[in-house]
Amino acid sequence: MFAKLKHGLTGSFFHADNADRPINLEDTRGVGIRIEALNKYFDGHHVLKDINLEIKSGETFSIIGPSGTGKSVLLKHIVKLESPDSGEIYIDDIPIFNEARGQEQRDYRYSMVFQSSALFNSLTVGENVGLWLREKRVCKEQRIREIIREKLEMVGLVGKEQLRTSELSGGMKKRVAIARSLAMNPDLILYDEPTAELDPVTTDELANTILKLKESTKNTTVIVTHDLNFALYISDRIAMMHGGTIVEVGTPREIKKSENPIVRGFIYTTTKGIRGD
Ligand SMILES: Nc1ncnc2c1ncn2[C@@H]1O[C@H](COP(=O)(O)OP(=O)(O)OP(=O)(O)O)[C@@H](O)[C@H]1O
Repeated sequence: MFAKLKHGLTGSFFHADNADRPINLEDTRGVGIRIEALNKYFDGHHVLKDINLEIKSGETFSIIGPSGTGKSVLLKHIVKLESPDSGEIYIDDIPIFNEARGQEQRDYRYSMVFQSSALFNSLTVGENVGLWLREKRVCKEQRIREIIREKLEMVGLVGKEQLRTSELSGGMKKRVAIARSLAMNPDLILYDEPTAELDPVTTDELANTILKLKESTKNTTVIVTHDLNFALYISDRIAMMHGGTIVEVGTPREIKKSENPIVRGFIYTTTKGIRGD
């Protein structure tokens, strides 16, 4: 059986059957995701329509599309916050919804960065980042402090450990949320609208932070965004969603050159430029 342990609001850990098994933070790897014929209805409204998609291990993969097309709902299925009416998701070829008895199961850690950052305001930056490690007693306190420092350094927040999260700007909060997700060295990291509410300069900084992180981690990254330029800049591949279906999948270059009228329309509306140019 897959069991799920919640880590605050940002992360979870699937494991085979033993919640007390020691966690080895050094064994990070990417995971492959295969989504097959996934369908989801809300009150008779067909939100995900026969979704088929493959995300390779170690990829930075973005799901783009206009508001209300089912991007977030799809992301939530990957971490089992929603379950489908039909279809399946395989992580490293193992079904996550209909677990086959006796099938070999591999542990993996995943972590989701929510649009709202979902930090605990009563805690300091350092306490937010170390939350999961302390909750799970993954390692000794001294090592936890080192990990907190390391992760804050990775997102450019050295020396901010003692600040209260209520004292931070939106961009800083997002980076703390990322550092908190990184604390568990996840095999899979998911971002739901990471650039929402960020100004263009902060968005650019965040894009560079995510790109830099990819140089030092092997994990698989899945991003849901309606920010086309952000997706084109940071992704290995992109899927475009429209009306609950995937209408195109390709590299940023392929997406930019796509002849699909829905993709062209999305690119046009998001890069219209200045009237009169
Ligand atoms: N728990 C829920 N109950 C009922 N309807 C839902 C639920 N979650 C999502 N929906 C509906 O599913 C559709 C897709 O929502 P989703 O949040 O995935 O869109 P999205 O593409 O991520 O857009 P946005 O960026 O605006 O969130 C919407 O019509 C939404 O109202």
